[in-house]
Amino acid sequence: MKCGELTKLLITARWFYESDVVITGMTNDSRKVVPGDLFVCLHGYRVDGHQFVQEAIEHGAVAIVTEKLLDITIPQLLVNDSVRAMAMIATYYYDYPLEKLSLIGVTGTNGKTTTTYLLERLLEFAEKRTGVIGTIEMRYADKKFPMLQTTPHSLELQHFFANMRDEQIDYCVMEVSSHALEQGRVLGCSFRTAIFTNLTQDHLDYHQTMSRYEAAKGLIFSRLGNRFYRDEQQRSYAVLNADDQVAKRYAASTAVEVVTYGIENKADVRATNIQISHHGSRFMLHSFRGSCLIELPLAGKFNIYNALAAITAALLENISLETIRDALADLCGVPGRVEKVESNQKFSVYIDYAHTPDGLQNVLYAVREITDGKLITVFGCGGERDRSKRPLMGKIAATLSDHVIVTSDNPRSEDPALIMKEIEQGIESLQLLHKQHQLISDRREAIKKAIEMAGPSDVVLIAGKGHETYQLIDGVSHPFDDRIVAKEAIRGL
Ligand SMILES: CC(=O)N[C@H]1[C@@H](OP(=O)(O)OP(=O)(O)OC[C@H]2O[C@@H](n3ccc(=O)[nH]c3=O)[C@H](O)[C@@H]2O)O[C@H](CO)[C@@H](O)[C@@H]1O[C@H](C)C(=O)N[C@@H](C)C(=O)N[C@H](CCC(=O)O)C(=O)O
Ligand SMILES: Nc1ncnc2c1ncn2[C@@H]1O[C@H](COP(=O)(O)OP(=O)(O)OP(=O)(O)O)[C@@H](O)[C@H]1O
Ligand SMILES: N[C@H](CCC[C@H](N)C(=O)O)C(=O)O
Ligand SMILES: [Mg+2]
Repeated sequence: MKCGELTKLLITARWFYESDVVITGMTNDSRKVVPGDLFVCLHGYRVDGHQFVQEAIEHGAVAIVTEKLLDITIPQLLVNDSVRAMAMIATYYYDYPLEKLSLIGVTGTNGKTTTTYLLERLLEFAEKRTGVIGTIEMRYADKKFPMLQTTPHSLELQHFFANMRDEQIDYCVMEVSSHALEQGRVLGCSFRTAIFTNLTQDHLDYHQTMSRYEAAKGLIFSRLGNRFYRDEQQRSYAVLNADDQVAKRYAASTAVEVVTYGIENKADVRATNIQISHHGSRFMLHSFRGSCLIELPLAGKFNIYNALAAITAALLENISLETIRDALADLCGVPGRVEKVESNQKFSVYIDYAHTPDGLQNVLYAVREITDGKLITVFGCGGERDRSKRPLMGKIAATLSDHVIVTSDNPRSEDPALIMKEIEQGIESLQLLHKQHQLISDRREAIKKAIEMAGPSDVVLIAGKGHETYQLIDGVSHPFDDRIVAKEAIRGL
């Protein structure tokens, strides 16, 4: 791409020291610049990207996108808004990948990763080549790449979409975080369908209030296309959870057709006659394409909601009820979500990624149904994340478990002892005289203790880290996998 091409793309932008230099890559991180790159300066929360221009030039940047005129001698494109400019340039640079790839976005506090896995399964079963971008990884066509963020920035996204398009992938199913929506990471992402799972407390460190958090997530629906199309393939849909009160407001904000799913309230896609067992659930599915019996081998009522969300999006892609039924029947679980750890022990051990009050409550209800014995819960709360959820999670864990061991979960730059104290405040507010809890900062020790305490038919739930394979302490990532540590503890009995 030549510098001059961008003048046609961005009407309000102006080149300074324009030349016909060729741009062979682009990045917004000076540490990743390679010769030939266009460096885009973004204002961050911690630092201003404009201050890394010299470093970018030293690494070989050949042009800069900036919001202020810089004292440099290489071409610079002066723009009003570098976040928007970056999304537009990236889309142009990668040659509009979404023209050939259908994008389905999933937002909500809990259930995004699970819903993307379920929808991937349904689409693949219907022989649609499907890629996924989310918390665990980015994957398509047997390739897998670990992710640093649930939803990356526009530049990386367009690059991923281009790779998927080049491999003839039909659909990309993507988790869309509230941070991403607010920071403009998904500008340029034209969603075929946007799915809402639920909204409960999380990320108040970042959004400050629930109404701002709700508004951030709502952007995905209010930005869906405003034009009506003759061709069904070009239409967009908002798939909303009818049992979440926020859905009505999201419905009011979108111009596209709203399709609802749910259990309690009237919905376009609904589960009735629900029977929940140890291994999963069975329910009657009623939809705008007919009804059928579904066997879902995933524990917990919340997973019926995730399944309904995925089923609704699949039905909108004209996937038949029979295909959906067969695809779900022999589904494997999602890594780190109510994942069973088996090492020939006489009690059950589950790993789960619950890291919000609602997530923890839901998974505790689900595992409670699995046991007649004691329920021992090990969990912590992340550092540099919503502090106000800590006592709430403490309260929920203590109410719904027989014994709680509070431990560390990615303390980051915070003191783990103080995080545990904040969780403990919630436990102590209950004044449960007949129950005890412990604080064990070392997660390995905490897991070992829980496993030593468990008797036959008891359940140990290790929550918060799910699939994660690290513990983040003071900027250092230490290898740590709850599944491995739990197995080691079982073997040591
Ligand atoms: C709060 C938040 O979202 N922060 C994100 C944000 O960071 P920031 O604004 O602080 O960026 P910054 O460090 O100030 O840097 C500003 C600019 O300077 C550039 N820079 C910076 C340093 C340098 O040496 N050179 C350089 O060029 C950066 O690349 C950036 O373009 O922009 C960075 C670059 O895109 C992200 O890495 C960073 O995510 C941090 C790591 C993070 O923890 N984010 C979490 C909260 C997050 O986004 N989570 C959601 C999931 C939530 C959910 O699951 O519900 C997610 O989508 O992952
Ligand atoms: N629909 C749901 N409602 C409430 N809780 C849920 C739901 N689905 C999953 N959970 C709980 O939340 C945890 C995280 O699930 P999942 O990873 O699917 O959510 P997510 O929205 O992708 O989370 P993240 O914000 O970290 O990306 C699960 O391990 C489970 O305990
Ligand atoms: N996407 C979530 C993940 C939290 C996982 C938990 N293990 C933690 O580190 O707090 C977040 O960024 O808040
Ligand atoms: Mg996720």
